[in-house]
Amino acid sequence: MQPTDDFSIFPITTRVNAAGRLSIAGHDLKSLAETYGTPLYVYDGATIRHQAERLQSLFRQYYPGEAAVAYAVKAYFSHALAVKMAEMGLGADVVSYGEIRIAQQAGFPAEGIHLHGNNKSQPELEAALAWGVQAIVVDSLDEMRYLEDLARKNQRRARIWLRITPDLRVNTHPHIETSHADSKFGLHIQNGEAAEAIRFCKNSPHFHLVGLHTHLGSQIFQAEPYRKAIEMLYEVADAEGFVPEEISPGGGWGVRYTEADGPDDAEAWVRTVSEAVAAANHQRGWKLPKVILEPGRWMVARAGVALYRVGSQKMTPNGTHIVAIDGGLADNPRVALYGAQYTARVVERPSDPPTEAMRVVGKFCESGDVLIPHILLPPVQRGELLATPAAGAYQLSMSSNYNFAARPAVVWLEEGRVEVMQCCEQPEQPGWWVYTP
Ligand SMILES: Cc1ncc(COP(=O)(O)O)c(C=O)c1O
Ligand SMILES: N[C@@H](CCCC[NH3+])C(=O)O
Repeated sequence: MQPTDDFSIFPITTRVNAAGRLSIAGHDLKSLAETYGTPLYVYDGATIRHQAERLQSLFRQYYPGEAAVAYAVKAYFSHALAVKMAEMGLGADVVSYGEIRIAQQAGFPAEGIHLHGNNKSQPELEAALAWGVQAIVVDSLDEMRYLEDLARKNQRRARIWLRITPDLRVNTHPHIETSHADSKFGLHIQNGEAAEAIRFCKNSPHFHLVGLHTHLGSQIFQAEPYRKAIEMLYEVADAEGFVPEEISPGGGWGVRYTEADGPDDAEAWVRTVSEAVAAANHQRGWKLPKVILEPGRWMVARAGVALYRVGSQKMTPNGTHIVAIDGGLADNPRVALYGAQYTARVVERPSDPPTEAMRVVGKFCESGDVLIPHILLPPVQRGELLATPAAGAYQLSMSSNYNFAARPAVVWLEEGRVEVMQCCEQPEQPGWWVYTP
């Protein structure tokens, strides 16, 4: 039975308040759900700042050179969040025209922006060229030639990194592994593309080849593949006589979704990356490069909590107790996509003993719309609220309006203050939601 007083996967400001209900940053979650409707996503500002400061302080501890953190905005982005992330001194990893525009409008400095993507469009590349971003991250030989042509036509010298695929396996879900030999991402080492790209870019008058990048995958808890990948990047650079000024081993560090998940502190990640880069340069007598990490999930997952209201319940002939909530697949496709595991608490009675086995399902017209296949919770009634922690990454950003569901409202919580980051129009008539993009 899970301990009822363990809130370690919830935001750092989570408490049980005097009324016995869950609160975050001092805000009663039941009151928030009543004010803003459900499903409701809440983000705890203190948790995001804590994550950013943790990475920055680990770099100060372990890396003797310059280092920076760029938030991989695909994890969750909106104008309001972008402004806050820019204010925290973070850079941004963007992958589309929309993300470029939001980052630009929110005030991110161009020097902290990397444009990624395995098939960047002309408008995306030209926007990045015009903005003068830290790096356009070249993903293929084909794109390299296309970008060189665009840079020449636009009379710009593109500052570029090469995304190198080390053909390494990492231990995560196959759908979110990116560095294996069959990956659609990056310039592979094995087939000579990485070396060819370095040779070409070093000599192109339209490129300033600044650095090398790799991204191994997502929800990774082992630091050693990062060391191995960095060594491989240096081997290929060395063989081509290229001394990188910047090195980015991407993002990917994992987070805890349930109490059963191991610790997710980023110390092993930052220490291993720092040691590997320092050692590779020391061995060659090269000057230390700037190191840039690109965490997405790790920055925002723990800060986010999804609140749902319980509706119908039933017992199947197989004896499964089904509890349906008013969200699911449309706001969180991760369970259907990756078999992701979640947990939940009853907002009104988070400390009650979890005595009943149930399956928490969504309200959408798919049998795969299951949020939690098996969980022990206290008995719940129609109208009560479930809070799902670790909901801050890749849920809203991958959400849909399937069945014409509205996107949920999103609020940012500080002690004594609630800021609406995204609002959901109230139903025009019961049972109908209006979709507002
Ligand atoms: C190039 C790149 N950098 C960073 C990230 C962020 O990954 P994560 O959210 O796992 O930190 C991704 C997404 O997987 C990515 O493709
Ligand atoms: N969307 C994935 C992560 C992919 C990261 C982007 N390449 C998830 O929810 O776990």
